[in-house]
Amino acid sequence: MDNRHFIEVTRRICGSLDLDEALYDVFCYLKPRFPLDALLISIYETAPRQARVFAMAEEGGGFIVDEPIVLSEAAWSEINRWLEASCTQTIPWLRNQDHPINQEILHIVRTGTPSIQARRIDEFCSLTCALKVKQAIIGNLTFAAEGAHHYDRTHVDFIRQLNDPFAIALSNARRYMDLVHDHQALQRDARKMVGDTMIGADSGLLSVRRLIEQVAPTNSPVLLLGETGTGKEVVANEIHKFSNRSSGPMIRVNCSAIPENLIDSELFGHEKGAFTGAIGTTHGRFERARQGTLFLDEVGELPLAAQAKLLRVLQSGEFERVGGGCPLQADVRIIAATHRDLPTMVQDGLFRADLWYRLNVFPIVIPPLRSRKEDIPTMVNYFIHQKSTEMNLLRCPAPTPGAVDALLAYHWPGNVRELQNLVERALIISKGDQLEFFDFNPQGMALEPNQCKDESRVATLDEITAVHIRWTLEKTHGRIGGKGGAAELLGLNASTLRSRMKKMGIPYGRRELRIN
Ligand SMILES: Nc1ncnc2c1ncn2[C@@H]1O[C@H](COP(=O)(O)OP(=O)(O)OP(=O)(O)O)[C@@H](O)[C@H]1O
Repeated sequence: MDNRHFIEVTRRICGSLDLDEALYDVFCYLKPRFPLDALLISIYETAPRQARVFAMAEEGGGFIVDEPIVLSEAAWSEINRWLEASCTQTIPWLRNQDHPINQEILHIVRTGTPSIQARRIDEFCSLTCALKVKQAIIGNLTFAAEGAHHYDRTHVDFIRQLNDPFAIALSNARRYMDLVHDHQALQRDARKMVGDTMIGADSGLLSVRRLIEQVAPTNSPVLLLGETGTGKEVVANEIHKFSNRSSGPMIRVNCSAIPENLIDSELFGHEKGAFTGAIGTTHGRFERARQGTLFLDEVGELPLAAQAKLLRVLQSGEFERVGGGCPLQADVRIIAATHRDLPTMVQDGLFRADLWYRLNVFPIVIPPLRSRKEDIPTMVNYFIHQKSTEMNLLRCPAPTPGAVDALLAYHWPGNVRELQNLVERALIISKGDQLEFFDFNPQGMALEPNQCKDESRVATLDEITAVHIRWTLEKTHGRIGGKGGAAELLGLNASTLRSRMKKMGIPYGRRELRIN
């Protein structure tokens, strides 16, 4: 085997962090040049004592197997001898089809779990080399071929050379898998914080819950409609949780918070050198949401150019990284959300009609809190517990008698988020005593649902929102960000508020702000 083969095998094994993919790539290259029916990466574990096949490649493809094979005492004493010797030297282990360990493996394959039996391995010979990083054995690479006496000195020399690229590939792949697991655990925690529990599922949100149950197991796109703070993200989490993709990631994109010139790169990723500053290849949200759900929050804020690209992905199921020519499969379920009136935006030419049809396959309207006030008492209790835990309070204070009744009279323009913020403020002020909600602004009630001068017309949600934003800005003397700024009072992040103001034509700065 000459140097060319070593270079090509190295390139392939380091070509992907998904070990099954990289291993299969190597298998395809070696198969015509080498006696090979299976390529395996395994680990001999000492506690409990077992051989664990981590990944393998064969004619049908590459697989992450991760299955233990329990070997006999006799096999283990041989394995231990070989492992000890391998610590100081690289000694490829050539075993023929009649070697007792291979016979034992064959017996396990024939009598083991259905997934092991499915491998249908026949009499085989094998060549195994320990993979070492700084003298520590991190796994083994094995070539296996059906029949006997396939491997000779040339193959032994070749497998010995492969230690470095395979050891690096294995250690990177394991770290990568650890990161993926950590990331999934963090996402589960984050989901809990955003609201793993949907309060009102049996009362005010009962109809929403029924729709979630119907749509979750399908792969169809879902469009969540509702005012700001009604719980669109909570509903998106519920759909993901009950979908077949729940073990995959749930990636959220706030379409209003990404600067227009970065949207392509954020959604689709970019190749190294695609533009100034692109120092490495970056995976976009579509790639990161692979086998999971992509939640396009505030989809109504997407600029028209980005809408066209999103539509193309939804139609073709493929996308390309910025600066890359190779199409990638979009393996995601789309959930989009907006508080905007999309049909009106379509009429005004601000939202593409074809994209609207694609997204509007299964719309779910989340009612505002003022029309499901029966949920308020349970929500108040839930938020008291949630926030007390977050704030490390020793005990959860209870509301004063009648305090919750006052909340029922309010019409909650900021919906559940406003209620959540109110509870948090009350907890800070109460310092552990009984809770009073004197801090919510009864003047807010002066905002009547219909703000139209023309009584015969119903005000749009955007008009109402614009009035409420202006009113809040007046109170903060035009201050948007920071403590006590309009963004905090409205329960939004400052960049989201600025972008909404821009879209609604509400001027920044202190001079021009007036309530309509
Ligand atoms: N039914 C609910 N049960 C428990 N918590 C909820 C519920 N609805 C909303 N919340 C909480 O209220 C806050 C706002 O909810 P969420 O972010 O889902 O609203 P949204 O409709 O997506 O808002 P926006 O349009 O501003 O993005 C979150 O902290 C969420 O956990």
